[in-house]
Amino acid sequence: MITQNIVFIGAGNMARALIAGLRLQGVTGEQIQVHAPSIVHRDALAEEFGIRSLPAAAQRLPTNSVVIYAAKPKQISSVLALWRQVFADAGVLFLSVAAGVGSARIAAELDAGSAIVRSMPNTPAQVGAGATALYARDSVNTAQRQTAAAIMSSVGQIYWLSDELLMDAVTALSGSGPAYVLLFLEALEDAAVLQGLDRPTARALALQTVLGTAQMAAASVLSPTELRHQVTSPGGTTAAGLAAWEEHLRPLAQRALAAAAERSRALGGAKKDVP
Ligand SMILES: NC(=O)C1=CN([C@@H]2O[C@H](COP(=O)(O)OP(=O)(O)OC[C@H]3O[C@@H](n4cnc5c(N)ncnc54)[C@H](O)[C@@H]3O)[C@@H](O)[C@H]2O)C=CC1
Ligand SMILES: O=C(O)[C@@H]1CCC=N1
Repeated sequence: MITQNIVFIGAGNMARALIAGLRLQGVTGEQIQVHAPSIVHRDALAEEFGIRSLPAAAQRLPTNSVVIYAAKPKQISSVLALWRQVFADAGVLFLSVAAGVGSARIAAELDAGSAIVRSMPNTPAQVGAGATALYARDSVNTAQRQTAAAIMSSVGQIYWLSDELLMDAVTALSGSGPAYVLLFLEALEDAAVLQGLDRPTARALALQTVLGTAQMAAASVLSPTELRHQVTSPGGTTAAGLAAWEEHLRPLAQRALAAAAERSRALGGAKKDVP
């Protein structure tokens, strides 16, 4: 059970997904505070989820509090300058979800001994089906590791990384991945409409196919390749469709993940806030 006080910096899409997931799992509204410069953003979340709206950077927080950084990567330096004092208490954990921003940079901008966990969650967290990779610096104690794990586990599956450099690949895969899957759904829907289906039916069938296949793969001991062969009769319809996919999909996936990982590395590079 999560008993800690959790403060979100940032009130956008990712904060919303995590707060929705946490509330769904029974974390109380009293335990969660959200801060963003925009009163409209923070009060919208406060109202939607029955959490507390925090108008300015906190100066002190109860020991064992967790501050989740969920504003944009480019704002992190100016935000850390305002919140720095809070992390003088080694009991307060800084949990970043910012793409690209390395934990060494965060440590350099907070006190050297600050407890910092870097993570990469994704938006399915809002329905408890997230995938989050986590990396803890040496300054993070066992209880704080467990807290970070409990928070992210409450909104989906977690995976600890021992090499932070892999976070760029994770960001390219599971952080950005929901958008790829949604684009795939859009493309399937559009193609099915061209084949004559009405749009609502095309959308429903595409969605249930992706959902059902993911559930089947998750429940099976067989690999995706083996499961794919079960669908593919020699000389049948699937083989005909797969031939078209095969030609482009693998090189495309490689290009997409390479581009996203490269962007992740670039996002982390800027030491100063970019307008
Ligand atoms: N959206 C996604 O799927 C994922 C996003 N992330 C990371 O989450 C973070 C937030 O991304 P989104 O929610 O998509 O962005 P967003 O644009 O939806 O939200 C950003 C929020 O930050 C707030 N903000 C702006 N300046 C601020 C400041 N100085 N102090 C505090 N809050 C401030 C804004 O009011 C807004 O609520 C980023 O670092 C991103 O890399 C990580 C994983 C997935
Ligand atoms: O697009 C982005 O930069 C963020 C990080 C991963 C998903 N969304």
